[in-house]
Amino acid sequence: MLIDNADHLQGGSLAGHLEPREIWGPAVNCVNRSCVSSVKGNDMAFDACRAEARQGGDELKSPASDAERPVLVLFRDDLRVADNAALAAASRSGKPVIAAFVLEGASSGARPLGGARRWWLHHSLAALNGTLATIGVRLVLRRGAMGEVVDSLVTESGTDTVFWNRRYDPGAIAADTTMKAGLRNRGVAAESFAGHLLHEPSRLVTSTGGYYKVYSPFWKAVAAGPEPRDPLDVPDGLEPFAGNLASDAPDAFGLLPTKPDWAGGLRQSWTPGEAGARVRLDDFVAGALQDYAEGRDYPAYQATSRLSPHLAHGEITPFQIFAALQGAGSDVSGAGAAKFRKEVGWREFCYHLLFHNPHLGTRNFQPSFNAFPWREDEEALRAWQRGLTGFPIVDAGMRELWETGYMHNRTRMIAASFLTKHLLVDWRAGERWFWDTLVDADAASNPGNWQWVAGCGADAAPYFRIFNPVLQGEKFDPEGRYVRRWLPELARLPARYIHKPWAAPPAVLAESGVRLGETYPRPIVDHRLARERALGAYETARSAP
Ligand SMILES: Cc1cc2nc3c(=O)[nH]c(=O)nc-3n(C[C@H](O)[C@H](O)[C@H](O)COP(=O)(O)OP(=O)(O)OC[C@H]3O[C@@H](n4cnc5c(N)ncnc54)[C@H](O)[C@@H]3O)c2cc1C
Repeated sequence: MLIDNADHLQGGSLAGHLEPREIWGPAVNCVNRSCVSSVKGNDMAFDACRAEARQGGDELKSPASDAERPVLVLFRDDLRVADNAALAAASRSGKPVIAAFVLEGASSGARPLGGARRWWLHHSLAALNGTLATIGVRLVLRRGAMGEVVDSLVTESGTDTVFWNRRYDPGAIAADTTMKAGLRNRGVAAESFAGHLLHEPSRLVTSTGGYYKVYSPFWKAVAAGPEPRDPLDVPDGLEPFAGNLASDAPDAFGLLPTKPDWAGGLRQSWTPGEAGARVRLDDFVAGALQDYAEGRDYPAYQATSRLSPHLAHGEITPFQIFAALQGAGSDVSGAGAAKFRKEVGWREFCYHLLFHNPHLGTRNFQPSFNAFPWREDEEALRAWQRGLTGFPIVDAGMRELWETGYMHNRTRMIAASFLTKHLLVDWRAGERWFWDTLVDADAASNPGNWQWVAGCGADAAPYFRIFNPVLQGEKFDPEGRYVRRWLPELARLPARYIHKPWAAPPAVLAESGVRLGETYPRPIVDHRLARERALGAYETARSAP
């Protein structure tokens, strides 16, 4: 059920301080402090605010006319110019446009990015800078607390309007809410727009007024709502801001790894930025989409879209994806497109859960798991992180992750299940590792999926369904192509042993150049015993008072 309730929007803790760099002189506040514009009509509300001020005899005391005062557009999880509601609104305002990206510190409230996403961000910002330049706008880079940096930019530029697209993780919502209130208090029109979700989490409620905890009814409710809108065009005719705002150099952000430079595999695998996202979407729709429903479970094939890091950085939106599916011709109503839409729906569901459970990344969704007897086992955790568990399908996934910043969904599930059930290591440790190493690390999808696999999440599979990594490997990588790709030390093993090298006769191992315990580890746990241990742990948690 969709309801049109209030803006859920924005809030936060602010820290750090940037010296204001005044170029235009201090901004002149709108004297009407109750100025609040509506979601739809920013321009109209803005005009109304000015009209009210004039009626009261208060004229804006601006060194420039209102039309000359710039609008500041903040870029955050939306590093694109197409289908960007905030930028489109800035274009409609007819005002000179300033584009800014603020690199927030750890105290900002938003979860600090992991290493792989920092690498991506560096390149995505470079791409955005290039794209903005083609439409006449320069990207200003600053670092610090979002609200304070924006305050400085407003002061330095004489900006009277700030636009941004919403973020949906709790820390960011809090920071943005505080920023919005602060800006409005000083008479600056601050407006946020629907960001990177098909549904606004605050507006979708069940018939009893709650939120959805099960995916199917959630997606049914989203599907019953209005059709996703058409994507917005890239604005043209933007008027650049003529002032000279100082900007940090991209390298000063220090986002790239240096010693060591571990990003070689990421560079080979990805093209961060809006153009790279578009190419990937078009290629997928023209190719793999047809077989997506069957192919998506096989990690050896390029059968999925690999759009996740582009979505995580807002280089493409679900609206653009759905529109591309509409234009896909033969398969638009086929099984591939239908399945693909549903998967994009899981991302929406995770955001719905995060919005209503701000602690999704740290607390069990099902409190019954609070008594779960997780094991502290640093050695096992390290073996898992390095892809040295002795279970080839798990290790291949973990090595793909380390090398490329990505792991196929099937192997994510197998690897996460192995950590939480075979090794009984707390899902939060795995979630943190993924957060640091995934280029698509996402504040909603990462904890949402980890909790789902561990059994403590929303709509989770029953805990006692424990993946057997050998059978999973044999089913979804029957020839062992994926394992051979990521574990070259096993490449010469025959297919029948590729997922269980310990079962191969010594002669076969010798012929394949495999020395267990030397070139590749023996299994760090016995599947049957680990399974029994996991079921015992579950019983302990269930019977806890
Ligand atoms: C333990 C674990 C952790 C995960 N962490 C993340 C994460 O941090 N970020 C992330 O984007 N996805 C995460 N996923 C979900 C999923 O694995 C990836 O979205 C998917 O593998 C990305 O590849 P793709 O773009 O080719 O997916 P496709 O199959 O092409 O799907 C298209 C899009 O749908 C969305 N999607 C698909 N499956 C899921 C799902 N299960 N949950 C949420 N969204 C989904 C993604 O946005 C994806 O890009 C995780 C899954 C598991 C099991």
